Amino acid sequence: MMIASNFKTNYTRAKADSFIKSIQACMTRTKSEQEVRIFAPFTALNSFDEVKNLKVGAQNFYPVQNGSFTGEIGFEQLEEFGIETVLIGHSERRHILKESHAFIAQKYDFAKARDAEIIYCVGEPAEVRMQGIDAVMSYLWEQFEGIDIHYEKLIIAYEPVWAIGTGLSARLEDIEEVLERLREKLSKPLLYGGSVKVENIESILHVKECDGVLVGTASWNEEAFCEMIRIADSVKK
Ligand SMILES: O=C[C@H](O)COP(=O)(O)O
Repeated sequence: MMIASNFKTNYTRAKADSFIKSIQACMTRTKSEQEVRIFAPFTALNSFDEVKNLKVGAQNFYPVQNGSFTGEIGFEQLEEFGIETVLIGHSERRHILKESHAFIAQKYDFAKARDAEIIYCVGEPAEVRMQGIDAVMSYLWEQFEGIDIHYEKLIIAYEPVWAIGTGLSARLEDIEEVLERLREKLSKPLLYGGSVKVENIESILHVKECDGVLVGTASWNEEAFCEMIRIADSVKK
């Protein structure tokens, strides 16, 4: 399974470095079999020692190799550190940073052309959820328009917007229903994100069709993130 941490706009370079080393040690100590990803801020990217199944990724990038785009980070700056996994479509970029779907699809195509692993995030806001499952699925499928769902290195993260950073995860039956509906058309790994924590990760990982989690807030504590990896190792699917 995949257990991913998104630092968002948290941690200095020094703190991120110590966090990553601590998770490397945790995975070595526990002989973890999980695929672990850590999405650190740009300023914390570095050439980290290789640890089996642990990759540091980028939360964002501008879809160019390099060029004149003041303040942006292109792929050349990621490749310098061997970064080969990226987040695309996170709801904070869609809703707070106002990324259009056309721009997200452009980023997707760019990362795909660079052969990067893509964690592609989709999720509905509360007002859509209140309209029921069919409205939720129509909203989610729109977020796949122009996205190559057959890309070999695609991983999908279903993150209901209303469950992100609220401490209130979606109900297990709701996660299961959405993942099962996504599975009808998608053959790629399906993650769930939205207030995942030590207390609920085990039950979420047991949800049918759930191949892992993308964790924000609760992963920012290294002991807690290590514990989540350990719990994932104990879940047999
Ligand atoms: O990328 C992670 C998600 O936005 C989930 O964040 P959260 O665990 O703080 O709800």
